Amino acid sequence: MASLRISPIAPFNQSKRIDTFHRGKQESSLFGKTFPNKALIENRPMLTISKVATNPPSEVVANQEDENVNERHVAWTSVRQERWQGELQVQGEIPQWLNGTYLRNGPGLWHIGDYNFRHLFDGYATLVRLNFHTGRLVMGHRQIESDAYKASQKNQKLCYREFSEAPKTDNFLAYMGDLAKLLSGASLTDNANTGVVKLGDGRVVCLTETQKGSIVIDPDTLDTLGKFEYSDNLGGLIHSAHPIVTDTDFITLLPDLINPGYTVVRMEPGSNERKVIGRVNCRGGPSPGWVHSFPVTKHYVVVPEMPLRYCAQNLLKAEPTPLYKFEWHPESKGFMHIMCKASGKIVASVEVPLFVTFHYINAYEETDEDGRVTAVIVDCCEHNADTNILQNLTLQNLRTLNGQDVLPDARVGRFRIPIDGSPNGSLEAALDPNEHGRGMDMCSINPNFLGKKYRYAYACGAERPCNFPNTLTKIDLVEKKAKNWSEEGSVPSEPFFVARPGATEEDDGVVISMISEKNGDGFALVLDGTTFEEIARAKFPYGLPYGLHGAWVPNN
Ligand SMILES: CC(=O)/C=C/C=C(C)/C=C/C1=C(C)CCCC1(C)C
Ligand SMILES: CC(/C=C/C=O)=C\C=C\C=O
Ligand SMILES: [Fe+2]
Repeated sequence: MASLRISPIAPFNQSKRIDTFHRGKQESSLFGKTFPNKALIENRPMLTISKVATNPPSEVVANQEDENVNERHVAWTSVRQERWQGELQVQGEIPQWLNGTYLRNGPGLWHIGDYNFRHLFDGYATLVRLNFHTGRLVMGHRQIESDAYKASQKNQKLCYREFSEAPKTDNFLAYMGDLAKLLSGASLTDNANTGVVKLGDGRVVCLTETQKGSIVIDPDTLDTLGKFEYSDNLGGLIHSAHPIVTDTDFITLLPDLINPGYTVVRMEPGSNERKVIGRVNCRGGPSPGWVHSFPVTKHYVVVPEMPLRYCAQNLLKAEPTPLYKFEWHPESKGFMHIMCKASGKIVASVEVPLFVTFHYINAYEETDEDGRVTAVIVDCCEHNADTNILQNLTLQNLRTLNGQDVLPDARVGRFRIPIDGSPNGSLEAALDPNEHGRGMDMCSINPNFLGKKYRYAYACGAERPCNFPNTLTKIDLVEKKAKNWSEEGSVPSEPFFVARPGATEEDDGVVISMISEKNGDGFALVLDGTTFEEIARAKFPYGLPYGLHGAWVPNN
């Protein structure tokens, strides 16, 4: 069975949960008894962040004491310390061909002293790396040193506007100053907590929805190297959190909140300059739809216009509104626009049924017998046009509704967008959502099938009852079947597919995920891409918080 590899770090024991945040500890008290941890890579004295004076409004956020910290799932508990690195003991067999680093980004620190953040998306970015090399596995994690994170640690208070959080203003004059800072973008966060991409030129960039939150990191040390400065004059403050990145391309969307629409831009490897491909004007609503992500096909960029739209007034507010910086405008309808990558021309713009989607899975062109494109097929994780999913992701809900069946239903939504001038597109479930427990988000595919007709998607689904997706699922879009992996009480992060070099089958490869367990532990998991059976796991020294999106950086 398992080929056990001996780790050079001291063995780790089950420990008492401590929710203080330590920076750069030389010795670790995380493992029950204190022992010298040779794998800790920084030699600074322990620094526990002290309490801050400002308390959050009690109606919005429960104080740490109000929630049962000991019963809180490690997935929704701040990372214990700023960094750690060491080799893990592997159970099972990591394929010898798997050589490279899986990087995963996510919002892993949700408090400043006693001040608790509200929403999953507010947390300061925690990067985790899994370096696979000839069957061995080294894990490391480290906080990204954004200006927002550094300022919060130095001043012991929130200094920038996060997803749902805004610094408190003392008086009217200060409020006017804040308004000016907001309009210039100075007060917006650069907390790059959403995703990480490897550009065609090798640079590794962590991203969020603010353009200033594009931060270059070193995938080996997890050092923050500096801001990724866009050298063009395109302006704007926000962009899609998920650009389309390949070895030759970087395409993203810049929403225009003044004249509702989107600029579609491209950046070449080695360059920091984005060039305009084209522009889409919105067809409905007072502002553009939220574009957390978008898909492409071989020839086209798909620009979704979701009825969940950015809201300029909400951006200016200090206190959160039910949908944060967004508003649901069903009367404004939903649309899909198809732009030619080469010319920037819009080849189709159709009304579609209402939808709520963070993540697009893939898209491809449907052709007739003469090879002419008749339609574009777009697959996504679709939340049944229900915006409740955003409130579901408050930390209070995630922490206190653990095990309750409150996860709203979701599905693989398949849009068909005709490009013959027809005014409407369709949206249907690509398979029976019961195949994956009616939970669906955090998807990946074999990247060699990006923009092409494909068969398999990997995502998180649900084993009910649950308040958050708690399975890994492999979706077969041809057979309309799913294979599911789950462990009672565990929260897995996005399944990430890595293709075997030389593979000819779409699902020939492995799927990597990181699991946060209900007992506070955690491990890296490797599943076979074809059978979806476990082939290896490696226990972490302590459980890590939930993380969002990843990237693969092959070893040199
Ligand atoms: C983690 C995730 O999925 C989404 C994160 C979104 C963020 C951090 C959005 C941030 C924003 C601001 C701080 C102000 C401007 C609007 C908006 C882009 C929503
Ligand atoms: C965690 C999440 C979105 C993350 C964005 O990057 C969505 C979860 C949805 C649950 O079904
Ligand atoms: Fe995302």
